[in-house]
Formats: sequence, C-alpha cells, structure tokens
Amino acid sequence: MGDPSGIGPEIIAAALADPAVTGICRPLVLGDRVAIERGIAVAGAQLSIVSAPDLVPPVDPAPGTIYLRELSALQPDQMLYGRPTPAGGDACYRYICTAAGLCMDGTVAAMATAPINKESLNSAGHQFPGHTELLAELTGGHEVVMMLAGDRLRVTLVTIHEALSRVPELVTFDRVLSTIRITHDSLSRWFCKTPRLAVLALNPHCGEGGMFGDEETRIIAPAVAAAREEGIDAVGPLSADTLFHFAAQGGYDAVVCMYHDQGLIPLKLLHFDDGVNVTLGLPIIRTSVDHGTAYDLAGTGKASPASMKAALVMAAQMAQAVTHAGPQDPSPSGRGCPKGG
Ligand SMILES: NC(=O)c1ccc[n+]([C@@H]2O[C@H](COP(=O)([O-])OP(=O)(O)OC[C@H]3O[C@@H](n4cnc5c(N)ncnc54)[C@H](O)[C@@H]3O)[C@@H](O)[C@H]2O)c1
Ligand SMILES: N[C@H](C(=O)O)[C@H](O)COP(=O)(O)O
Repeated sequence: MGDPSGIGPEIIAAALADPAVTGICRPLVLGDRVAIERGIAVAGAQLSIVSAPDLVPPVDPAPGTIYLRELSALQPDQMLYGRPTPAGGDACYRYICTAAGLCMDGTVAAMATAPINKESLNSAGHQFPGHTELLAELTGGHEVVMMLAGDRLRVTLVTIHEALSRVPELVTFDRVLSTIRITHDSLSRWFCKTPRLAVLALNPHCGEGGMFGDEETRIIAPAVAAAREEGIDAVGPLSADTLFHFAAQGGYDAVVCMYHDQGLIPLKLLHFDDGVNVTLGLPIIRTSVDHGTAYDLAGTGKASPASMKAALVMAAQMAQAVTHAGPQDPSPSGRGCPKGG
C-alpha cells in the first residue's frame, strides 16, 4: 500500500476500479483498512473492501471489490496527509516484507508497490535507501538493478541511491559489467530476445580524451568489451547528452546509466505518467510506480493513478510470461522489442 500519508491508497483505489487492471490480475492489497477506505473516498471509486486475512482473492473475484490483508491499524494521527511518522514507516516495512514472503513462497505471482517515504522507513529503524535494497536483502542478498521503463525508453542504473560525490568511486568494472549482464539477462527473459544495450559515459563527451576524466577508458570501455565477449549486444561508452535522443527513437532496448539522475531525468521527462520501476535480478517479480509519495497532492484526488496501473499490468504480464513460457524461456519476440511491457 505504501506510505499511508501519501497518495498510495488513493492511486491503488483508482487503479483497482479500472477493469483494464482487474481484467489481467487478481489483486490482493497489503495495507491498512482505514487508509484504504480513505483512498477509495478520495478517488471517488465504487469499491468495497473484503478482508482476506489468510486468503488470496478467489479465482473469480467479485467486481468492485478490494481484497485486503490488514497488516496495520494506524491511528488517525499516524496517517495525516503529508505528515510521515515512524509508525507509518514501520507499517510500510511490514507490507513490503509480507509481500516479498508471499512472492517467495509462491502464494502470489508478483508484487507491485505504491510509494514509500524513505525517511519515514528509516525513522522507524529500517535502514534501507528504498524498496530495491530492502527486497534484495529479504530475498537472499541478490545483486539487483533498478530499471525504469516506458514505451519509448528503458533505463537501468549502475549506482542507485547514492550521493553524487560517491558515484565515481562506485562506478567500478565489476559493477558496470554486472549491471550490463543483469539488464541483458532480464530483458531477454521478460521483454525481448536479443536486447540492444547502450552504455553511457560518466563524464561529458566521454571524458574528452582524458581532459574531463578517465573512467570511460579505465572502467566503462573494458566492461563493455567484456560484456561483448560474452555475446551481449552492448555498445559504449556513449555520451549521455545525445544518446537519449536516439534511444527514445528506438535505437536501443535499454540504456545503462551510471547514476540515478542521469537515467531518471530523461525517463521521467518522457514517462512520468506511465513509467514503471522494475527491480531486475530478484528471484521474484517486483514492479512499482515511478513517482514518490506526492505529499502536496495527497487527499486532493488530483494524483494520477496511471503509473500504478502500468505497474500492476506489467507485473501481471511478467507473471504470465513465466507461466506460459517457463522461467528460462525468453519471450518469442525478435531483435529489438516494444518497450513498456
Ligand atoms: N517508488 C517509491 O517508493 C518512490 C519513488 C520515488 C520517490 N519516492 C519517495 O517519495 C518521497 C517524495 O519524493 P519526491 O518529492 O522527490 O517525488 P514525488 O514523485 O513524490 O513528487 C514530485 C512531484 O511530482 C508530483 N507527483 C508525484 N506523483 C504524482 C502523480 N501520481 N500524479 C501527479 N503528480 C504527481 C508531486 O505532486 C510533486 O510535485 C521521497 O521520500 C522519495 O524518496 C518513493
Ligand atoms: N529511484 C526511484 C524513483 O525515483 O522512482 C525510487 O526512489 C524508488 O526506489 P525504490 O523502488 O527502491 O523504493
């Protein structure tokens, strides 16, 4: 359900009132009854709540119904809009842990998360920069990669939630190569058979022959060469300022970026409304909205549910791909692939 003080409950209600979502999956909400009731009212949705303490939704769920596992019973002062609390952060932690557990034991096929406030998660004593790192730990310490995807562009990140000043020391040969590998393997599995990857430079103009930095020649180019030797269709390092123009025109299936804002600024410029965050490298399927808790909009009914809907639909499609193709079979599409799903 995400942060009870943010827009999570209302965008969930809006998404679950849409037959395009409920037609492709049987959603089970992990959250707080009062927060979801409030979200339904804010979204103006015609939905009723059915408690599902131990059950998943039935094969033929009743229309207009939200199946809810109540994992918290927050007091009104613990879910004031725009006012995160440690209790709310702790509740988010429980929702995420329970969802991961249900995915790991096969009770559910996938999880899609609404936004959390990272500060409130940490104020509750859970020291994680976000869902991504928490899920990596909960599911066995896998190396994970954050991908954000829309119809025109997909980006993956070598470094995620890090201070910009630390990025150069974190961009290592091993990290760049493993990000390329995980991007390639995950795209091959879920989205397209032979993905074409562009790998970005860290510095302007690829370091301009060493004038503006040498990470390109020391680290990124050797990592790209190593990936190519493994049969991965990756090119780079390429200058970030121009590459996105070509990637958005369909030149690449994903762009491997060195740091958070290098990739997420172009992605959100093109896809703020409908982008989906996917955690690659986990043993479970996890998607998420591409935006935050939007405290300025919480309770106003103005928040767009489009990214929440897209995250639910993508999670369901990924789960169906596993069911229909088997876990190791990539989708049957040829070279290059439609983005977003
Ligand atoms: N998936 C996640 O859990 C996730 C993702 C991003 C940010 N966050 C967290 O959210 C908190 C707030 O982050 P922020 O302010 O940088 O980003 P934000 O996305 O919450 O807000 C940025 C701007 O976008 C607008 N906005 C966000 N979602 C919208 C929607 N659905 N419809 C219309 N407008 C929308 C907001 O009103 C605000 O003006 C932080 O704690 C951050 O870490 C969580
Ligand atoms: N970097 C993401 C974004 O800006 O959308 C976001 O913070 C989500 O992170 P988690 O999925 O790890 O919570």
